[in-house]
Amino acid sequence: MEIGTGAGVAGLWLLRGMSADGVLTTIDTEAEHQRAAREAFTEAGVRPTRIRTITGRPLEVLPRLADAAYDLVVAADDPLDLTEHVEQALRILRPGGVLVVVHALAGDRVPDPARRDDVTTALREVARRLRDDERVVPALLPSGDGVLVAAKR
Ligand SMILES: C[S@@+](CC[C@H](N)C(=O)[O-])C[C@H]1O[C@@H](n2cnc3c(N)ncnc32)[C@H](O)[C@@H]1O
Repeated sequence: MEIGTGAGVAGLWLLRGMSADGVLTTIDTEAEHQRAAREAFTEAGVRPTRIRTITGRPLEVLPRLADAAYDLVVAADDPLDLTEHVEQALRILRPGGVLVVVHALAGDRVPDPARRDDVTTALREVARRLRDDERVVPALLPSGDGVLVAAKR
């Protein structure tokens, strides 16, 4: 499950790392972005049955998805919406499944207490909550712009 399809760049990487029959479900608010992503998936030769694109707001889409049915949730959407999406992500992940939050350090702003803009504060809060959440084993990887991962127990 990917939240924030964009033009499908990360989707292609995810599909490459999945088993041949693995299905990528990807949500975005922008139909135009998903059209571009579908083109990219087709050009890359990905079978249409491996992709499920859903246009809509994750807070309307995620509650309709089954409990404990997903191996991986990658959150690549607006950080200001993240806190609410994390709860749903933890619900739909199976035990052992992993939540991934990309750009988790916001260009090194997150560890800098002097930075208090909305995006930085939202990312800091998500990291704090996951650190203290008994349902997951979290880790912050200092790779690229920071990758926050949380494995569901
Ligand atoms: C940086 S792009 C994602 C790129 C993609 N995951 C990749 O790495 O190739 C962010 C996408 O999230 C979408 N987005 C932003 N806020 C969103 C939200 N609240 N719910 C769903 N999608 C959102 C935007 O329309 C945009 O397509």
